Amino acid sequence: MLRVAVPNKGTLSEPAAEMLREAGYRQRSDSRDLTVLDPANDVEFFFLRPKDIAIYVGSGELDLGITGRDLTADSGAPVSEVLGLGFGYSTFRYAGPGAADWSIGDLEGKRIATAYQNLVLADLERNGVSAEVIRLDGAVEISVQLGVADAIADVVGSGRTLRQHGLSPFGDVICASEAVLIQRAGQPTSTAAKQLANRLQGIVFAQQYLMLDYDCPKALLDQATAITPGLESPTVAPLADPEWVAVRAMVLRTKANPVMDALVGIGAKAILASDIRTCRL
Ligand SMILES: Nc1ncnc2c1ncn2[C@@H]1O[C@H](COP(=O)(O)OP(=O)(O)OP(=O)(O)O)[C@@H](O)[C@H]1O
Ligand SMILES: O=P(O)(O)OC[C@H]1O[C@H](OP(=O)(O)OP(=O)(O)O)[C@H](O)[C@@H]1O
Ligand SMILES: [Mg+2]
Repeated sequence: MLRVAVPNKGTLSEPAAEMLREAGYRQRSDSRDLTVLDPANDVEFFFLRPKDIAIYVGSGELDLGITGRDLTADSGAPVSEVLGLGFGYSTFRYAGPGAADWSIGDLEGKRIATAYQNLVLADLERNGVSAEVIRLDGAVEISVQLGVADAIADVVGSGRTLRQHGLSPFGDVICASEAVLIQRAGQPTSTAAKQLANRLQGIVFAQQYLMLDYDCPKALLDQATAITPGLESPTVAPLADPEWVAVRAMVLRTKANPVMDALVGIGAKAILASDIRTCRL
């Protein structure tokens, strides 16, 4: 049976469970449950603290895990990424009070509060800076105000929490993170693990694309195909009117509107964009 770790709380918990549900796996109905058995798929899910997941997977106790790239890096556990999951995007970076026009060198001799001690120690060493790292569990942004630190290193999503506490980011991003599927480093991926990864990959792809359907004068099909080449090539179907065809092609979600504008520009009609829930490419 495949054993898979899923975040039990925090930012990644709900989207991870939602993605697994969409991929056809059974998930917990009570947020206090720590395990869920999915006999139909021969998988057991373990709901663990996101920070601990790389440790369980790195030790070989669990086959796969969903957690943040930043947490994985901080853990130092021997794991590798199977797949980026397209949610939980954040950056891990330094921030200081006020305008914080600091450089990394200005951290010399300072106190830096963080919940990601190993990431920070490694970054300071890379930059040849000697500073004191104050290890906190969360709500790190308040630590400067409360006088236990001079600067922080923390997860930044929208940047709202930093702004609320009068902090500004500085220096290069220490880690650009997203939720990732991980396995033990160097371990060959089992057939069961590949199947779970393929199902999740299908959802990640599906979220990046839209399906476009439109009607197009037959005489303009070459131009339309150039605008929507699809993945292999667009599906073209006859319409009752012999002068027109129906075209169907996947387009990148980020390009959908300019593509639709271009189709209008050549005379396509009834252009519809719809979500794709999952796929195998
Ligand atoms: N605001 C955010 N936007 C995007 N990703 C985030 C955000 N906050 C945290 N993350 C990501 O989520 C993961 C950590 O999750 P989170 O902070 O929710 O867990 P936790 O701190 O262990 O739990 P909790 O905050 O409930 O104590 C990291 O990978 C981090 O990059
Ligand atoms: O840039 P923002 O969108 O404001 O998000 C960033 C904040 O979100 C996370 O906090 P979380 O809610 O997990 O609380 P924690 O600090 O207690 O972990 C993270 O640790 C930051 O504090
Ligand atoms: Mg947190």
